[in-house]
Amino acid sequence: MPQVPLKTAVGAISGTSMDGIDVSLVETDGDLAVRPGPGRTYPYAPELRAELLDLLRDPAIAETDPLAGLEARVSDAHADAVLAFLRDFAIDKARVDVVGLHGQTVWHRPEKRFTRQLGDGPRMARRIGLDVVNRFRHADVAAGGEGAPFAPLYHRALAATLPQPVMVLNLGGVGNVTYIDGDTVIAFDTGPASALLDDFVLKRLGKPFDEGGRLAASGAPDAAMVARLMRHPYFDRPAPKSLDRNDFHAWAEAVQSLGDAEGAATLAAFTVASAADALRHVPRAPLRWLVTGGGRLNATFMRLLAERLGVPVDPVEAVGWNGDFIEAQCFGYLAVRSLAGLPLSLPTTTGAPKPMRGGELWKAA
Ligand SMILES: Nc1ncnc2c1ncn2[C@@H]1O[C@H](COP(=O)(O)OP(=O)(O)OP(=O)(O)O)[C@@H](O)[C@H]1O
Ligand SMILES: CC(=O)N[C@H]1[C@@H]2OC[C@@H](O2)[C@@H](O)[C@@H]1O[C@H](C)C(=O)O
Repeated sequence: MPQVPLKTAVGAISGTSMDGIDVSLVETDGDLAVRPGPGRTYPYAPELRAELLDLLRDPAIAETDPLAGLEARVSDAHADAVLAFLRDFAIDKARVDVVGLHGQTVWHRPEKRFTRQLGDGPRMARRIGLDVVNRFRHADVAAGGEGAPFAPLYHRALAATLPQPVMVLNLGGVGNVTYIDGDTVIAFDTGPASALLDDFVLKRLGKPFDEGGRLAASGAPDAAMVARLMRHPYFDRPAPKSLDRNDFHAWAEAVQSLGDAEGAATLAAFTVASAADALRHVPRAPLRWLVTGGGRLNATFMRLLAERLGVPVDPVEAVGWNGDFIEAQCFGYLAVRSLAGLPLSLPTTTGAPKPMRGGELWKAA
């Protein structure tokens, strides 16, 4: 087979937990050949993070979009992170074909055909002197797709040589799955992942998250409450479907009536029940689940998932992937696909009416 030369891409994303900017490198032909490189997280300055979190508390602001000042600072933070990454790993700029700038999602309302990621492409391209692709989700949302999740095609490339069907579960702020069985790729957001538990633990203990899932492990879940939480209409909606970070907060308010350990255990059980519920939306039971995102470090999530699913459930490191940087690599990979005119999403991953191209290119000079 003729070898298509691999492109070198750098991806940058700040996820829904807004803790910092993940940057990683990937070499790829834009199809199934992917060679992930190193990655590093560059934390936001505390004031910038606080401002972003404030914005989320009043998300209607994001919809009206008077965000130019904040967007400039978020973009510069991404530019500085990419430059630091190149320095830290001694990567010659001349080797990098393109930078995929996902940026920071602040408001995602596909039903209004609206999604907003802070991340100014031209500003970043000028600042780092490299070509930048951004606005990955916009064409999909404009065409009536969910605009998320976008990692599935990258998951498919990573999983190409694994026994299938296999399920990749990302436990970030929100949970999302990719079911892969040859050319069948089905994806959707499953429900809450760490966002509910993070906010609960912050309120109760003043800590940013439940380290190792220890608080959740120390209590017993309120099974009746978990069953009630699972009656949310989102779970019966057919896939594909997507969520905003805070979509379950009001719904899960009853958890506030529980003690610290019991409340954390109940939220962990709810997260796991919602992830397992994904089985209703895929054609065959996966042989194995591979878990990525920060939630894979929550031992309570992992234990409950294995008990519930009855098939191997492993962190993605078990197959040699780096669960901290799959999303950053994904947007480097999608930048290469964007340049090649290949689709970034499929009807079975976002519900768009056809395979959708996307992304906008901003030249360095
Ligand atoms: N050691 C740990 N123990 C338990 N949970 C952890 C640990 N480290 C990280 N997490 C959880 O992972 C979350 C962050 O996950 P991740 O970085 O994958 O999210 P994100 O990329 O911001 O979100 P999304 O994928 O929704 O955009 C933290 O908020 C925390 O809840
Ligand atoms: C709109 C948006 O930024 N969504 C994120 C979020 O975080 C996890 C989940 O919700 C997923 O749908 C998505 O991110 C990953 C990178 C994705 O698009 O696959």
